[in-house]
Amino acid sequence: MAHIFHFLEPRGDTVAAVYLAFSAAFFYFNRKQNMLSTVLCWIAYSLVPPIAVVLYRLSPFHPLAGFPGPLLSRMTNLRLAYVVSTGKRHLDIAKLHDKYGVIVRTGPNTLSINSQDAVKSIYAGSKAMDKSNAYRPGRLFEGGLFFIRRKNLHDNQRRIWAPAFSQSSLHLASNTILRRSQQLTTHLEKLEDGATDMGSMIRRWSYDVMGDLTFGKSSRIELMSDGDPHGVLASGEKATVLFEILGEIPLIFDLMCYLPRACMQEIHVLRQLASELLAARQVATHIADDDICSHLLCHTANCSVQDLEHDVLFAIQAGSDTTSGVVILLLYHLLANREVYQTLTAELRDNLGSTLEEHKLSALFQLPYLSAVVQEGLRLGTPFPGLPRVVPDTGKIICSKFIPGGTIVGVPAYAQQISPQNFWPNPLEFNPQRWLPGGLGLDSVLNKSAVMCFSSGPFGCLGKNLAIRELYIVIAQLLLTLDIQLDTSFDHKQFKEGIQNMRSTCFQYPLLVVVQPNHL
Ligand code: HEM
Repeated sequence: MAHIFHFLEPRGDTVAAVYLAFSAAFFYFNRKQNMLSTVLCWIAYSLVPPIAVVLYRLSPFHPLAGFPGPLLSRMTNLRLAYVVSTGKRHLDIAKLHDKYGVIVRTGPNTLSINSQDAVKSIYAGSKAMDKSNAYRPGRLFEGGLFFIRRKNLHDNQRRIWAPAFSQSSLHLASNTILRRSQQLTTHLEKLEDGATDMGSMIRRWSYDVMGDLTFGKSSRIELMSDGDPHGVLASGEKATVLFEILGEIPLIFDLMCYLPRACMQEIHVLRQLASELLAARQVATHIADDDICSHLLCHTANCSVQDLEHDVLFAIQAGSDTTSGVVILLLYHLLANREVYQTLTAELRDNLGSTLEEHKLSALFQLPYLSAVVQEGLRLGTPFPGLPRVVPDTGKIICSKFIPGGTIVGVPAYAQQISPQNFWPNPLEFNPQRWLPGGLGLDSVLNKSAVMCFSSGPFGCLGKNLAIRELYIVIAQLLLTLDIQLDTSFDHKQFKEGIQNMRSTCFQYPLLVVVQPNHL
């Protein structure tokens, strides 16, 4: 039945309308009966379809009956939606694999496949599978690159985006990132003595960077200097979290747009900002600028206004949120591992002197220890689950098992990134040395392709090279300019326990640091 549902793609509002019509008709035709028995009958009839669905999902007739997984996951997607809402899905999935093996049924129609062999079949090349319903953002948004689920349609929109990440665009973007990173350190230097939440500063920095890269000179995003009076950061985070949780229960997602606007006010802030900035960018005359909008606006004939609005919203949110999450975790690891911090600072100083400038960027991108630090930061700093894709109608053999058409499958990125089979020894430990020649000794294991944080193939991250440059530049600028220490009150356990991932990495406990100018 789950497979029939996949093909019919029922919408939550349609299902709700049918249910309401049935209920109204039921009460109308039974209006002369005893009220209590009518209500009891109505409840009984209403329960028949969900009970039948659950029994089918648990039965040996379900196409995924042969795959192991928790009972609740086999019955309903609500378990997965709940786990997502805790922000600990990456840990939950890793534990399920430890218990059940390589393939686990994580939802009635969903399999998590913890194997590198599955990556090629699911994500890579021209045969990459389409995105699942988890990318259907209810009735709230339609259009835009990220939300297009069918590969052939998605390819067209991706062609429009791609030039924004060419070598020449990356070169100009690097200068913008440097300028914003210098603003960040100037801002931090001016702070009064005492502990500050570095995480919040990094979030603002990354939004300002993406504002510039998306809208060029017409960007009004200035969170580092103006603060965030309209709550753009919170809005972006809420929208992302909502998308991630409700993506597991798309029928309920469809109903969100019927809530009064006031209930959703907060998540509309970013949307409103994106459409205002797009309008401003459209009338601006610097179309020759090399910002993301300049590329998207060249194709307005092939793109609807909605596509454009969602594309720019996605650019500022996805471009800033992911990068800042990685930078915050990477900084934490550096501050918690003073030896690594000092080795990196020494490499930067020996090769670049005491300041970072535009003409030094190409040398910066060649530094081996910095590269190892960034790779290790990406490995441990992206606690992503598997990105869900749909097996084509004919089904597919993956890891020697036949997976029926319509099944939702994904390879859990974080489980791969901390697997002892891919990274050994101490896969949970932050140790950049593992990426350098000689690694961590003779029997050490380094499976570079197991770092899946940017995904790959036709839906993979377009901003990968840009994001890596951001990491190089901001880390170098921070370490060269400032001496940063964790505050004495900082609690490592609470920080680690407070890390949540719901596509956006959220931090429930602040990265409290003390910052001083670096006088070395
Ligand atoms: C460390 C930072 C980043 C990480 C870890 C990251 C990761 C990812 C991942 C995993 C995807 C695939 C999502 C999915 O299929 O559900 C993705 C898609 C995407 N990312 Fe990134 N990203 C980062 C930074 C950026 C930046 C700075 C940009 C710049 C705008 C960007 C632009 C995009 C775009 C446009 C897509 C959609 C590609 C498509 O659907 O064809 N990303 N990213």
